Amino acid sequence: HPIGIVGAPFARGQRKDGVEKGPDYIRRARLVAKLGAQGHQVKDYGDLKFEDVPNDEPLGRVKMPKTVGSANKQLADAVKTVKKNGQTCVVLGGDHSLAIGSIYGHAAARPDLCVVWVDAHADINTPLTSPTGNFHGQPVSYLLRELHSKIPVIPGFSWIKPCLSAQDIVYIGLRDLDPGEHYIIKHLGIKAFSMTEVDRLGIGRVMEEACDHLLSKGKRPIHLSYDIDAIDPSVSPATGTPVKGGLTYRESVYVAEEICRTGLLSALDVVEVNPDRGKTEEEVSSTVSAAVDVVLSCFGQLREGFHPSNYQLP
Ligand SMILES: N[C@@H](CCCCC(O)O)C(=O)O
Ligand SMILES: [Mn+2]
Ligand SMILES: [Mn+2]
Ligand SMILES: [Mn+2]
Repeated sequence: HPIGIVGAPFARGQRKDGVEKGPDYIRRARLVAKLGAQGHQVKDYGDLKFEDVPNDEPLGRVKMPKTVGSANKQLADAVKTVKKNGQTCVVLGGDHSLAIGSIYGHAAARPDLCVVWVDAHADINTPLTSPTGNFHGQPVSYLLRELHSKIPVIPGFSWIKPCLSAQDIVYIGLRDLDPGEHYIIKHLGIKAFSMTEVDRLGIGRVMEEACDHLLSKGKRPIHLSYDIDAIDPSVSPATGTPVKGGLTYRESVYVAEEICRTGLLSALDVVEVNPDRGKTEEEVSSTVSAAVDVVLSCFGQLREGFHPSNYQLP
């Protein structure tokens, strides 16, 4: 499939500067050229322009709701366009609040989609369970039908209707959840592979069970929402909410290789790369490089190697 890339330089879902630079750093690592070298047709739609909405008063602890809502509406429209153009959509973040718009816009084109959420965090706090009020810890709660009655009216969010059911999402990499999130996951019976399951089963079985769960009733488009903080901080430290004990580099690539192998990847978010959170240049480049390798592995890069179909041994 051809690929459509959308830059989403957005930081208002949390409070650490720098995550808006994610798209720029990932592009500077030559992602587009590398995807082209893998034989893909790539259209780079450039970066969305996000403006702060004036008079954007907090709602309780929830910060800048209109700005977050407006950015996600803009992203939803962009993702829908990319899907209508028949491309696999790649959203470069930006913080994880962007998944609201990315998944909403994707579902508008492909209502039968399912979600693989790779993250140290569940990002399923409601505005009332959130300990911080940061939207990047809440996106999933706005998307789930089962939580609709638990979401208060939020200025700037009136356009969102839930588009997912609890059985349509699987988590991989969890290791830092708030009580409300753990309660929701248990009570809604959401399939979740925390780092305990990754250790117990191994990433191979985790991916097998995750895909079996989501594809049990047949093939459907996959939305992979990849938070770079799923990967261990020894590999990807330049991020806003690092948590130790994460996916190894190998596991992070294996997840992508297996999603690629389904042939069902329809949209990918790569979020929370924050160059300003790297203590050294090396920490930044290691984080950006991990993000690029996740994308390349989603689109066919394999550790076993590759040769063009027309290769002739000299
Ligand atoms: N659960 C925390 C941390 C969220 C982290 C968001 C993203 O990095 O997954 C919160 O709700 O503020
Ligand atoms: Mn292709
Ligand atoms: Mn996270
Ligand atoms: Mn996240």
